[in-house]
Amino acid sequence: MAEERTGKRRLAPEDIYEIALVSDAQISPDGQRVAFVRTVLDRERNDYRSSIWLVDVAGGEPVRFTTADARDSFPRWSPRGDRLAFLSNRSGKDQVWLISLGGGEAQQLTRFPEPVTHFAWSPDGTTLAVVTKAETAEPPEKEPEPETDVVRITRIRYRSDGTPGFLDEKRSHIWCVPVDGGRPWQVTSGDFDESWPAWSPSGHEIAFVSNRTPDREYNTVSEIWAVRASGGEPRPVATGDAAYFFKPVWSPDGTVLAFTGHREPFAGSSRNHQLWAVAAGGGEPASLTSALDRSVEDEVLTDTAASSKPGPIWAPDGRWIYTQVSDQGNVHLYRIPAGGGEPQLVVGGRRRVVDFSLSADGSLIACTVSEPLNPCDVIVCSADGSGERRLTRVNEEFFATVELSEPEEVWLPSASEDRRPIHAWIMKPIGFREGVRYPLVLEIHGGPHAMYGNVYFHEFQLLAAQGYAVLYTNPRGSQGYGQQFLSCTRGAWGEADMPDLMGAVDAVIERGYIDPSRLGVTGGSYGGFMTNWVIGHTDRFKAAVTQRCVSNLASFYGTSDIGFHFGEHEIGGTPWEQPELYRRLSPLTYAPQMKTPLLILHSEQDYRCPIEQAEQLYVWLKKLGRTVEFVRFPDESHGLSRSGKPKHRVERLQHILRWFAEYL
Ligand SMILES: CSCC[C@H](NC(C)=O)C(=O)N[C@@H](C)C(=O)N[C@@H](CO)C(=O)O
Repeated sequence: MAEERTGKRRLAPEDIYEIALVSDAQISPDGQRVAFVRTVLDRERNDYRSSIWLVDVAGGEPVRFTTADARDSFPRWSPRGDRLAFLSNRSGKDQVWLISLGGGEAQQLTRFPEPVTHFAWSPDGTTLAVVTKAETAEPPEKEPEPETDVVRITRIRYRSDGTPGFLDEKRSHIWCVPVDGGRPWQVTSGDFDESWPAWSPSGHEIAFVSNRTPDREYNTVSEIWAVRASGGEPRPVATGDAAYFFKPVWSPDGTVLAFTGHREPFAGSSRNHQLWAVAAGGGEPASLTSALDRSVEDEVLTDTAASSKPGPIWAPDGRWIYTQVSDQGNVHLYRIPAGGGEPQLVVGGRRRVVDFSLSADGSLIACTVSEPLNPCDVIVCSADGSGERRLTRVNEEFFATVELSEPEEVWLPSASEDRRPIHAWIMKPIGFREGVRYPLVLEIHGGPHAMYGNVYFHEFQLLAAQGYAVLYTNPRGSQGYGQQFLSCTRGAWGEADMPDLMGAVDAVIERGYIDPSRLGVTGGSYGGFMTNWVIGHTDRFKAAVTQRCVSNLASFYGTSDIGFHFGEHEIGGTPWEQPELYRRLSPLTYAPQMKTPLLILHSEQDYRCPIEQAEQLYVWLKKLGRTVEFVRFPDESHGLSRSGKPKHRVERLQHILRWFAEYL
């Protein structure tokens, strides 16, 4: 037994309570310290708690800096480095709080009646640009009682998965808040949603992201605008119907704006995000990464991470722009020459650079990184990536007590005609012994334009701990392998990528330690679509678990928050233009062929892949007399496996293990 050999125990679903998550590593302007967020799952309250921690770049134990029993996040240093602003829900909704590095309690800075979702320090440190849906700076004396609980809907975008779910008529705008007293003022207004404020180096202007096109109700455009910090009419920087731009950042001399994105808004996540530059006065943007053929966003999926919002950072000497790049299961930090030229790898390796920040002189970088056997830690290195040092060992003690399976990174031939090698990872079961044949679980990722990669994945480790070999792959349609590979699944969901999955399964079986009569399959979202698709097209799998799945593309079009644009682009037309294509590519069409015992897991408030997708599949299979079970998670959204209530996350994992234990 593994336990006897190593003295370590096997991982359990509840171990999610033992893993602390660190994120948002923010190095101080003087490069002396790193502030970061430490998030833990609170078993008693069935909730999350997060606090801001500090660690010296020179080394030493990290210290907890904010101590409230709350969710503190998004720490940002003042330009002088003498205080930190951060978001906290201490007063109910997320607001900006300030804490001095010299000591003393945190003080609440903003009191907007709506949450603050993002903010940025002005270069002189006197003002914060804040994003909120609030229409006044102070809460009303008394919250008005709603006249009715009936929801009247007039827009096509009326709900969005996650919080708040149903969208109201309020719009996200930029406000300026003086840090040391004075009244906040509203900078932008109108029927637009603004985000990502970025101050010009002079402090006179704020660039931001918005969709101000006349057809914004129906399109997916995302433009870059700029406005005087004092307010007034915004001016266009990189705008128009072909703009899909995000995360603006000014050059240090204020003459150029860089940002991420691409030029086909309707194509959304199916296009590489590139890094662009445009004259700050506006004009035609030029791509700085067109030759890279990779996305400059973090495209990797995991169930064990806290979220942060990294964007490109311009080096203070103006020569480089630092950005994440998703490449073959890794997320690396690159620096791109601002004037054009070869991108340089700064932080590479088999891992994900989750977020990063630069010291004021640009000489030091702090990052949060995730690796296959370690969910997260903070590292620091020089501007060119040299001299890397780990500043935290957040989960070292816990992982010393449990046995993990080290994923083997391989390339396996597709079963398609081209036999194209597909990137994959194989995990042997804990306690693996030569000569024994093990059951195999195939894990299929969602998106489809995302990727599995070199990160810790609790669900996979748990399956390995239960004695399953685990296979996960990046089939056609995945991010990280170039635009051509990314586009393969358009109008061919299931058809293009199933041969890649099956080829990989066969290649693992050939290794001799898999029992081919004990194959399991699972996946979430598009991975749930593929789970349904696979069991409708082969009987080789003995048990399946479909999670937050898509089963009927025509109803997905009308019920998903992204159905009318994402669904339409991915399938290649509307359901009324292409009814036969929608029928052909819907897993439900193949329900009569589904024989594999199926567990359906779905969240009741999933507005990305609404629960009707699961309900249809369940009733069809039940009526067909198949072995099928349906587990519904109340008050959860699409993100259940990653950000759901801790108890539900544990229960979800237990159901997966139960099903495979019974049928595999
Ligand atoms: C601009 S629309 C993007 C759609 C989005 N795609 C990605 C890459 O996330 C999406 O939500 N797709 C779902 C159908 C899906 O498969 N989601 C995956 C990946 O996030 C999931 O695991 O939930």
